[in-house]
Amino acid sequence: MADRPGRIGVVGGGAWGTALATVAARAGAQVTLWAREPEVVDAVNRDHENAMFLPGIALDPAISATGDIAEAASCPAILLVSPAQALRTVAAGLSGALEPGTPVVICAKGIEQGTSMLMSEVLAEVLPEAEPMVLSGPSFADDVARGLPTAVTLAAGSVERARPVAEALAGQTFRPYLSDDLVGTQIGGAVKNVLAIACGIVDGRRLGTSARAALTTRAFAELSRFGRALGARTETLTGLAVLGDLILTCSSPQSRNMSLGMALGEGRTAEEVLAGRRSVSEGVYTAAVVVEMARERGIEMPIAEAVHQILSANRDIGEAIETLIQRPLRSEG
Ligand SMILES: NC(=O)C1=CN([C@@H]2O[C@H](COP(=O)(O)OP(=O)(O)OC[C@H]3O[C@@H](n4cnc5c(N)ncnc54)[C@H](O)[C@@H]3O)[C@@H](O)[C@H]2O)C=CC1
Ligand SMILES: O=C(CO)COP(=O)(O)O
Repeated sequence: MADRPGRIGVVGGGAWGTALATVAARAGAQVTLWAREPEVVDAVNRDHENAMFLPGIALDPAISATGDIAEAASCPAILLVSPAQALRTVAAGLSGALEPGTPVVICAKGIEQGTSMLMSEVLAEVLPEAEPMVLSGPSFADDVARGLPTAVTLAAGSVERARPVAEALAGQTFRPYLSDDLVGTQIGGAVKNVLAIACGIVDGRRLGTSARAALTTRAFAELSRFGRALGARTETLTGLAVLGDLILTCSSPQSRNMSLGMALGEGRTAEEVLAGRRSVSEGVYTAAVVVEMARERGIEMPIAEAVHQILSANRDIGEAIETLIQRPLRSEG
């Protein structure tokens, strides 16, 4: 079995990359954090804080930031934490700089627009020399960085190959579970962002907690149909990376996707809300591609369809809700 890596490269200096850098440093690794913004590099090295994306968290001095992606690429394990739609470009920056077989852990949650590829498929195309892994599950960056207890799934082609990377991240408040279901582990994180926008709409319109529970449950039914069609295993669907992340993201305004939905439910437009945000709300970019993939495969996903139409065609929210409730009666499942 490979040794647990003592140095970790984190590629992406947003909230999640910074939080994961903290996790790795707490577990005893030396961390090289690559950030796109020179202000982030300076602030992490000088003030030990990423005031732009994760303000108010004191960073471990074992984390050093760089604007040179090759420095991060020289580490024996890499966490890839860009937004999903930028993953192809960011991963290409590592090309030629990795030792063959280096674990590259995808931490972004989304599906690529234009190609309908999962992030592991994008990685295989751009960085075939990497050993692809996926880290996903219910985990807000702020909670994780503050050291609040969190459990996630770490998936790889084999559980034994995932284990040393899990050991390099595990600590008193961060517990990775191992999986070899790379596909299933990615589906939850990508699709729950779309469904969380719908849950936010329910809250924004003050439709009540009964409505939110009903919507979350039916969202899980459609997420499970989508997952099964793409080959996700049942234990993954009911685990942290799918059900767990759906529950978290559909229940807290701390989620950027849910809070976007809340704003829509209160009558604001997506353009207005997104114009005031630096942080990424992945569901906006994944909605259309999920709906397209579902239509191609004949998978019924009425909630994702409604979110897509609200975002892309300004569909009236009241009418979308009425249509969802008045669909022909059917069995659950
Ligand atoms: N924040 C969180 O609690 C969690 C986030 N994630 C996922 O991690 C990924 C990154 O999200 P955050 O770190 O939260 O980002 P963020 O919202 O804090 O910041 C945006 C990040 O995107 C980068 N960025 C923006 N446009 C870019 C481009 N064109 N090319 C390269 N980089 C670009 C910025 O440099 C910055 O690092 C997303 O896929 C998100 O779903 C996963 C779990 C938790
Ligand atoms: O993925 C997340 C929690 O697991 C973060 O969710 P948001 O991107 O909606 O904030």
